[in-house]
Parts: sequence; C-alpha cells; structure tokens
Amino acid sequence: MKSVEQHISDVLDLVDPLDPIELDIMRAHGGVLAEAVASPVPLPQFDNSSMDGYAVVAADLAGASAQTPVRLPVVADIPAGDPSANAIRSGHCARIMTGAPLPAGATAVVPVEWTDGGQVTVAVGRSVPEGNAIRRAGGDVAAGSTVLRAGIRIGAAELGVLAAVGRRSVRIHPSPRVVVLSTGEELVEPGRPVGPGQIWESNSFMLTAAAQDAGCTAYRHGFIGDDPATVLDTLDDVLLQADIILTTGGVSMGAYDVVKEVLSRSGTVTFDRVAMQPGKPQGYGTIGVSKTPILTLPGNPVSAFVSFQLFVLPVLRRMRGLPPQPLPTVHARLAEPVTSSPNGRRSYLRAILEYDRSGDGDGVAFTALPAARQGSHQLSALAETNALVVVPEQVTELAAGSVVEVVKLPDLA
Ligand SMILES: Nc1nc2c(c(=O)[nH]1)N[C@H]1C(S)=C(S)[C@@H](COP(=O)(O)OP(=O)(O)OC[C@H]3O[C@@H](n4cnc5c(N)ncnc54)[C@H](O)[C@@H]3O)O[C@H]1N2
Ligand code: MOO
Repeated sequence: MKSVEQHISDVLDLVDPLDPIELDIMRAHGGVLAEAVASPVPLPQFDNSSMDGYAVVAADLAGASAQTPVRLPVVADIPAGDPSANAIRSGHCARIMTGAPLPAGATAVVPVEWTDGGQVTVAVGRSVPEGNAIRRAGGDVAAGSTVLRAGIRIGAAELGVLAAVGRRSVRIHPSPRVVVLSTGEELVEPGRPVGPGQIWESNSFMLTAAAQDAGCTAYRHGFIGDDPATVLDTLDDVLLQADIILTTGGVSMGAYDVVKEVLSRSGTVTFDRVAMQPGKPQGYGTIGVSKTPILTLPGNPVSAFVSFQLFVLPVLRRMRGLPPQPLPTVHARLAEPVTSSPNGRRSYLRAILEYDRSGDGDGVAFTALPAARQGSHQLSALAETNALVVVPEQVTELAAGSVVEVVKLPDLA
C-alpha cells in the first residue's frame, strides 16, 4: 500500500497555480495575489493635519500659557480636500481640519481643545512642539515601495491597502472551479422518497460545501448511477465547467465499481490503495484534451470527507496560488483509550479537540476525545467532531493520557 505522504505528493503533481486574471479589486476579495503591488505615490501624498485645530508657526507660541494666552489672527480656513491654502507667515495661523493639507510655512498644528476656538482671532493657551499633529508625506508608505507581496490572500485589510494606493484592479489567481459528482445506483435525491435498499445522497453536498469553504467556486453536479456510458458522458459534459473534478464512489473492489472501471481504461487515471483508514481506495489523474485533473474519492461518506481534508485541500491551495501545506496539527492528550486494527494503515479517528490550559506546563495544551462511532459510514459522528487523531500505521492501541498528533479540521469563518 502507498503511504499518505506519497499520495499527497502524487496529487499535488497534477496541478499548478491557475493562470492569473485581472479583476476589479472588490471581486478580488478572497483571491490570492499574482503580482507584487507597489504604491506609485508616497502615502500620505502630502503633509496634513492629524487633528482639527490651527496650523501655526510653533515658535510664535513659545511663551503661551493659560494665564498668558497668545492671540493670533486666523487668515484662512482649510477643510479636508482644499488644495488652495496660501502659505502662513509668523504671527498668523489658519484654521485646519483633520486630513487637510498643511499650509506652507506652518510648523505645527494646535488642537482646537487648546484654544478658545475663535474664527477671526484665536487665543492659544499652550505652547506647541514643532511637528505637533502633522502627518508627513511618505510617513506611511514611500513612493515605489511594495505594499503587498505576491502570494498573499486578499482579505479586508489587503483590499483597504489596494484602494488606498489607487488600484482599481489587480492580478489574482482565480478561484478554482470544482465540479463534484457522486456515483451509485442506490442514491436518491434528498427530498424524494427512498425505496428499499436506497439511501439519500449526501457526499456531493458535503464536498461542494467543503470546496466552497476552501475558497473555490464549487458546483454540485449531483449523482449518477453505475452505467459506464453515463459516467463517461457526464464526465465529458462537466469538463468545460471544471478546473478540477471530484467524484465519490465506485473505486474499490466491487463488481459495479464503475469509476474505476471506466477511468482505468483511459490510461491517465491511476487507482491506488493508500495505507490509511478511512480513505484507502483513491484514484487520481487527468481526463479530456485539456488534461483536467480528477480525484476519485471513496464513496463511504466519512472516507470521502477525510480524503478531501488530507488530499484535496492541498491541491486546491496550490491551484489558488497558496503554499500547498496540509492542515495544521497539534499535540493532544487522549481523553479515552483507542484501538486501531493491526492492518498497517494509519487511522484518522474523528475526535473533539479542546483547549486545556492545565496541560500548558508540559506543552500539551489540548485534549482529544475520540468519537464513539468510528465507522466510515457514521457521518453523524463526523459532524460532532473538529479534529482527526492520528494513530500511526503500526500502533494498535493507545491508553488514555497518551500524547497523540491531531489534525485540526478547518474552522468555519
Ligand atoms: N472487497 C472489498 N470491499 C471494499 C474494500 C476493499 O478493499 N475490498 N474497501 C472498502 C473501503 S475501505 C471503502 S472506503 C469502500 C469504498 O467504496 P467505493 O468508493 O467503491 O464506494 P461505493 O461502493 O460506491 O460506496 C461505499 C458506501 O458509501 C455509500 N455512498 C456512496 N456514495 C454515496 C453518496 N454520494 N452519498 C451517501 N453515501 C454514499 C454507499 O452506499 C456505500 O455504502 O469500499 C469498501 N469495500
Ligand atoms: O478506507 Mo475505507 O475509506 O475504510 O472506509
């Protein structure tokens, strides 16, 4: 059987970051920058006031105090956005608002609270240091300097920076279009009645949502039965909409494992058994003239979910232009003992991971409580958990209190 690490490496080899496109900055939200962004201008672009008050020559106020205020004539009124202020001379001042350009000649701004607020003349009851309440040109960003590196995700702060340096559009790696298709003759659309031996289809809903949570544009194509010609036709149909295709089901050893049957014939998709539980049967490769990547995940719902977290997420990250790192892991203390069958497969046990401050002293600040139901079909247990306890390939049991590696599943934003 193939190792988990080898399979991650094989699936990552299928994809490259998607070719960049230019988008309006608002639509670029959540995307990954495909260029370094520099500011064409200094920020601020001009010296300006950081307070509402009076632009003065600081030396004029050297002797000012509450008892002996200095009175200055107010020769101008400068709101934000007013570029027309004349220079002020010693002995004069200008009323100025926050963000308004500092008039030439002024060396400080006196906040209005230090004055009587006069509009013809103003009495100032304090001296003021040179440069007080002045925001200097270039004090935030020097002209030509890089403000955002290529490869970062555009969140709220990054959008603010893009707009502040005057960008209207930006080059980003587009969000991958993920098409999710499930297979299985027994499947029925939720909301419709199920007959004997049938089940409601759940994998395609779950994986479409997981791909959306991972920043992709995901489409649920739904499900099809086990007819080989229908599988091939449907894959052909979705090729145009997809940067990557995910399927579930039909990849193990059964007589009707149709995905494996039809794609094995293509010669471009490989089917392997990965040394893990759940998630053993995995297929990966490309299909169609455009060599669209396809990952065929096992049909058991928990197996499909765990396969998505371990293999699909890094692939989607690489397509988005992000480093394809796996989900983060932490060390945690097991709250209960666990067993794992001695089959050379690494187990990923669904568990509730909780922060535990009492463990801080020896560096293990989490506990992991494994779910009671660990079957690959036991989807309800999965929904209660937030982490995967890793039980190494050769380990068959672990006592309560053992320190284990735990994969943290993605949090919802
Ligand atoms: N003889 C062997 N049998 C099986 C092996 C094996 O090595 N030898 N491997 C087992 C493992 S491990 C897994 S995982 C499954 C994977 O099987 P398939 O990928 O072929 O999936 P199916 O047989 O189509 O379905 C498995 C199971 O999951 C249910 N299912 C499938 N699709 C959906 C869906 N979209 N929504 C909800 N539930 C779904 C399906 O009804 C089956 O119960 O094979 C084992 N067998
Ligand atoms: O590996 Mo299967 O994925 O055990 O359930």
